[in-house]
Amino acid sequence: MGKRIGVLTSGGDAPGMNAAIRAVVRKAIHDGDEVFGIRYGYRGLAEGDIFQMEERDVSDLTARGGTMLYTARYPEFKDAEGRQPAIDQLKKHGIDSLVVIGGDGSYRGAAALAAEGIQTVGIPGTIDNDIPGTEYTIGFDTACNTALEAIDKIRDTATSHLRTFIIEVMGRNAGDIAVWTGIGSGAEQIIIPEADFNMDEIVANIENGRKRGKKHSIIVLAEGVMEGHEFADKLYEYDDYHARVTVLGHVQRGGAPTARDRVLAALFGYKAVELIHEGAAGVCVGMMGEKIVATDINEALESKGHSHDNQVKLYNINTEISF
Ligand SMILES: Nc1ncnc2c1ncn2[C@@H]1O[C@H](COP(=O)(O)OP(=O)(O)O)[C@@H](O)[C@H]1O
Ligand SMILES: O=P(O)(O)OC[C@H]1O[C@](O)(COP(=O)(O)O)[C@@H](O)[C@@H]1O
Ligand SMILES: [Mg+2]
Repeated sequence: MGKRIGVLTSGGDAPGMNAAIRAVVRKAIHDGDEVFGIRYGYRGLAEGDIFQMEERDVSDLTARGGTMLYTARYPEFKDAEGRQPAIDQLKKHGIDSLVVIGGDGSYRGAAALAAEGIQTVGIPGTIDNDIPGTEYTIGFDTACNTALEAIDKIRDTATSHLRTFIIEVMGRNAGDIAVWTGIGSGAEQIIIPEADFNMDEIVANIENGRKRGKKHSIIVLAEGVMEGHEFADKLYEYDDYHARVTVLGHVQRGGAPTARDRVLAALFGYKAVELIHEGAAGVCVGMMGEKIVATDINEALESKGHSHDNQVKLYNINTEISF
């Protein structure tokens, strides 16, 4: 007999979440399962916002940003009392397994449900790329490309006016978006939470660059370090560098997913349903060394993750090629 699989998206949305939903729905139906969409993440689950999904519910979806299941932040889920209505709803609908597409916070919710005996599988969906158990999360590539397009445009005007630009990018406590877009845009400075920065050195780099004829200075700042305007104020303590601040903000979360995010999402969705059939529970899917893998969610959450060392490595490389 087929399974009854629930699927939800939770936390910040990410381009490619829709492609993951589609893959889960199609693979499950292909294998003879029934699939139930849960709207608004854990909140919708607790409130019973659940509907059966058919093959055509996910038509024309792969290219669309956002999430057709909508998403929510639902802090109540951190407490056992907040989770109980969700567990009751799953039982009421006879849903025996749940695919959670989200970030680290959503994984904690999934791990808590797994501890209650619900067969949960996590799919990493967040632009921040801050989840252990995978080298890449769905949405990260698209967010980087969107940010890059903006930074390239800022470079044009920065050069024309001989200005220093501080570009604040998202990533919560992780520097992944900053380091990737910093390298990708040829930024003179990248400021990330994973590496210390020294304002004297930054100022010296700007000054030296000017002496060597550089027409602009691009500083990509991860939001996890501080706000762009705070950084600009620190810079102004030294001199007037004609600094301007651009906060890229939520534009980074929208738009059609890139090829990489679409394919990653399809592979993750497919693997999640396979894992459910194998009886796996409390696991998350990921890509490691171009291979699709499964890791215990708790193990993944407890590990330091791939991110830190890799960020520092990329950061150090940038200091040698961009100055
Ligand atoms: N420690 C936790 N235990 C249970 N559920 C959690 C926990 N942390 C977060 N969640 C749930 O996951 C949701 C999404 O988490 P959030 O950190 O906002 O986004 P993301 O999953 O993208 O990192 C939260 O609103 C909450 O419902
Ligand atoms: O959507 P909000 O509430 O403004 O949150 C912004 C945060 O969400 C993100 O865009 C995505 O984070 P999550 O995936 O953890 O939800 C972060 O980069 C950013 O710090
Ligand atoms: Mg997160």
